[in-house]
Amino acid sequence: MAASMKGRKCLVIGGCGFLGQHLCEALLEKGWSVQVFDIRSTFEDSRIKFFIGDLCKKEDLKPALEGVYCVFHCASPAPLSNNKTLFYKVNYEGTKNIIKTCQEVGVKRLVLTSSASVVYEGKGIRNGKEEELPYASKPLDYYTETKILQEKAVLAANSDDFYTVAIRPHGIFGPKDLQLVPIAVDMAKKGKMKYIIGDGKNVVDFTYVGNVVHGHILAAENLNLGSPICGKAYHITNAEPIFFWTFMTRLLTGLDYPAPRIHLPYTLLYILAVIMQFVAWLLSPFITITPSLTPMKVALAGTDHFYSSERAKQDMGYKPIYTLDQGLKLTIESYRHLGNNIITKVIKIT
Ligand SMILES: NC(=O)C1=CN([C@@H]2O[C@H](COP(=O)(O)OP(=O)(O)OC[C@H]3O[C@@H](n4cnc5c(N)ncnc54)[C@H](OP(=O)(O)O)[C@@H]3O)[C@@H](O)[C@H]2O)C=CC1
Ligand SMILES: CC(C)CCC[C@@H](C)[C@H]1CC[C@H]2C3=C(CC[C@]12C)[C@@]1(C)CCC(=O)C[C@@H]1CC3
Repeated sequence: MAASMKGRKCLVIGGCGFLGQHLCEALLEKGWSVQVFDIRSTFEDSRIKFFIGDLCKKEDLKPALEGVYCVFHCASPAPLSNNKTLFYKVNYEGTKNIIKTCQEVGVKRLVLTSSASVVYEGKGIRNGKEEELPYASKPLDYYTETKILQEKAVLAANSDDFYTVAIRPHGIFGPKDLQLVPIAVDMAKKGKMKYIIGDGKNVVDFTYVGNVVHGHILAAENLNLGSPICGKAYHITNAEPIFFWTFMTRLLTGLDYPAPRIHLPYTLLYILAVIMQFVAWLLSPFITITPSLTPMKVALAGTDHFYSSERAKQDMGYKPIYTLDQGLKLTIESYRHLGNNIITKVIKIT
């Protein structure tokens, strides 16, 4: 049964990031008392108490956790970077540090932002259900590898004295994101978004950030002793799977960039991406090369990957509160400054 959270103190670890900022705003609207812990400071808000520090360091975390009712852990290094050491340190060791420090300080609730990619290894997933999908046995990158370790650690820590849950969003988009839209726009500017990987008919989930936030808050409200959500993972999506390339086309054309049109064979691009990754690795002692196409990106752009959020509906009453259309509209409006519009350009020059 969901409890009223008015005045309850929560800590949002990673609260200065994309999801974190949206989560803080929604928690404040619901009457929570909000604290943020992050390695960087990106905004100011007099209603929030900020703690700047590294989640891997107990001495940094401890003061922020005092008297906290629920911790939201949504910090991670950037998913598309390929820094193995950093992913292991922050996502795995750092998360174990969060668990241990919560237990020491007496915090009873931990909501982890995991990812639906923990079950994805490049092969199609259609309407994937949590109970049917094992963790990826051959994760495509270190981000996924360490998100799996992180989720396992958090769910294993669930006990009668410490309640944990993992939210698995997929393809989050919305205002303030520094990833999906900015990367797609950057590629469009360089002429790299003319191409469609595969036949363009692969269906995926893109999830508006407001729905991901809603899933997190429901989880916190339901995270109590004996609740069915304790120790479990939940897919949180928009429940409106869409062709990957239709979604990209809507974003790009919404910002006045041309739609991708030229089809390239999936297998060829995947092999090329594997070769580029290998060459980058071989040369890494001498020079840092960051290929714009990685096997993970090619797989995400060319295969089906959509998930059922039925378990979240059953156990915590989740249903999306924003449609894909609403999410796209809000997102496109917020990125007008990145648009290809001639009028915008003229205004910028003058
Ligand atoms: N974006 C997506 O499509 C999806 C994201 N997720 C998950 O959602 C969560 C939030 O993602 P998103 O908001 O996009 O990510 P962001 O990078 O925008 O936010 C993460 C925040 O965590 C901070 N951080 C990183 N390392 C540390 C550290 N050692 N100590 C304290 N803070 C740290 C980051 O700082 P800095 O930027 O300086 O590193 C950043 O402010 C992540 O766990 C991610 O794995 C899951 C599914 C999809
Ligand atoms: C190859 C290009 C056409 C790809 C351009 C768009 C991509 C930048 C994004 C499309 C799907 C996104 C995605 C993620 C990052 C950005 C994309 C690859 C995640 C890997 C972010 C972290 C996760 O947990 C899963 C996401 C899946 C979708």
